Amino acid sequence: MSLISVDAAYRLLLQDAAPIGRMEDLPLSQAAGRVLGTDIVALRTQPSFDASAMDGYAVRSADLAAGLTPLRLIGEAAAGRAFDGAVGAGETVRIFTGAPVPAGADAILIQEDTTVEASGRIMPCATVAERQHVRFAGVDFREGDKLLPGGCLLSPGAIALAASGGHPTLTVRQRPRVAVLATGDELVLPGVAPGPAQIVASNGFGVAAMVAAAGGEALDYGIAPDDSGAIAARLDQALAEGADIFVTIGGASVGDHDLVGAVFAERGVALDFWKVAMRPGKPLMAGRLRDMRIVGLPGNPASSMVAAKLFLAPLVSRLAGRPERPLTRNAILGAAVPENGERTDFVRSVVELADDGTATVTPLPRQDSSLLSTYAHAQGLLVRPPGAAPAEAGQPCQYVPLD
Ligand SMILES: Nc1nc2c(c(=O)[nH]1)N[C@H]1C(S)=C(S)[C@@H](COP(=O)(O)OP(=O)(O)OC[C@H]3O[C@@H](n4cnc5c(N)ncnc54)[C@H](O)[C@@H]3O)O[C@H]1N2
Ligand code: MOO
Repeated sequence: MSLISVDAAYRLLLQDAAPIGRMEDLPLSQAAGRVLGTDIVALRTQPSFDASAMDGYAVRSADLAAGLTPLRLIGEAAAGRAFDGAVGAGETVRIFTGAPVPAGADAILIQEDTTVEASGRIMPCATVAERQHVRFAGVDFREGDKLLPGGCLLSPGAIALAASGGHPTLTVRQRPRVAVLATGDELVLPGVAPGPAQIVASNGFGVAAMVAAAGGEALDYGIAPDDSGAIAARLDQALAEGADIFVTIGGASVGDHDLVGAVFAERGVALDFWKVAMRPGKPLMAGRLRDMRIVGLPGNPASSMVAAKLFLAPLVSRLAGRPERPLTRNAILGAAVPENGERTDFVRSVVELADDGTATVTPLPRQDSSLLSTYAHAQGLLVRPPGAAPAEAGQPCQYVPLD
């Protein structure tokens, strides 16, 4: 297969990626970051009574307008404890923030504008407009109002609003289930001492974290040796478990021990593409087997992370039903960059944001595709299109923000 362009590969991967339809009910405490399954309406009115917005005295504004004379204190209202009577002419009720405004009163005089006489009467030092410092019933929302639309991402604010609307649980979309399998005889888990010629497996952990950040549930399939039977067995397991996406790491290139493509072919995976005109991440492959999506990431650590960020994360996000966000942003170059070759270059870079929001993107010095230290310290990927001319510091550019 010849190299496919980044844009064409992206379109192929996402063209028919629709949100998965499975729903689940979750308590509010577990619903943050999930996608709401259905519209929700308020099950109650907020506030459900006229409430004081300040600590002070519930008064009749007309009393004060007629002249500042002492008021007779007839009781107290606090949050959670109403005053049962009514405020008559020349009377007042001590009131605290959040307490129901007693009948007869139409405003709150803040306590800073009063003095308490030795007799216990309250002397107003200022007038107050009708309705001042009163939060009227329903000012936030009323029973039956639509609070949140189905499909929205449940932000902390949305969770609080749902709680206030009287919802202890929410129906959310299930997260896409993403099986992540590292491949390679050379790999051992972090914490295990590698033998001679062995290395510590890192990519699977980074990719799983990226899946989670994109709204998916990563299933840890561990490490398979460079053995066709072992890789095929994990593919079968993913199918049997109903994974939405089966992700492999490594073995995607052309070496004698790069077996992933052969296993996919043998199992009948229909490949949408293999090898994208990008650097790093060229040997990326994608396809499908029945209802399951297949993504084969390259093994080089930075290649794995960049390919996952550009392709796997948007796919997971789409299947999760998350609102779409553009992948790239506009910026200016922080340093001169040379002419680019035939593949789109995604250059791990430092991103500085000015107070006015302008981003300046400066490539980090070392870009070898094995370097995780560069990836982990980058805040963005400068995008250099195929054949781009040399560019100077200060010229416009585009970048992909990293998390
Ligand atoms: N003759 C050619 N050789 C290579 C080509 C090519 O076009 N022709 N492409 C190169 C490019 S580009 C990449 S990227 C790599 C990717 O190849 P693979 O996907 O087959 O990756 P592996 O060979 O399995 O591993 C590459 C490298 O990464 C390490 N690795 C693998 N998995 C992990 C992991 N889970 N955690 C950490 N490190 C991992 C592995 O040990 C190797 O060092 O191929 C080039 N070769
Ligand atoms: O494209 Mo490879 O991903 O440069 O290392």
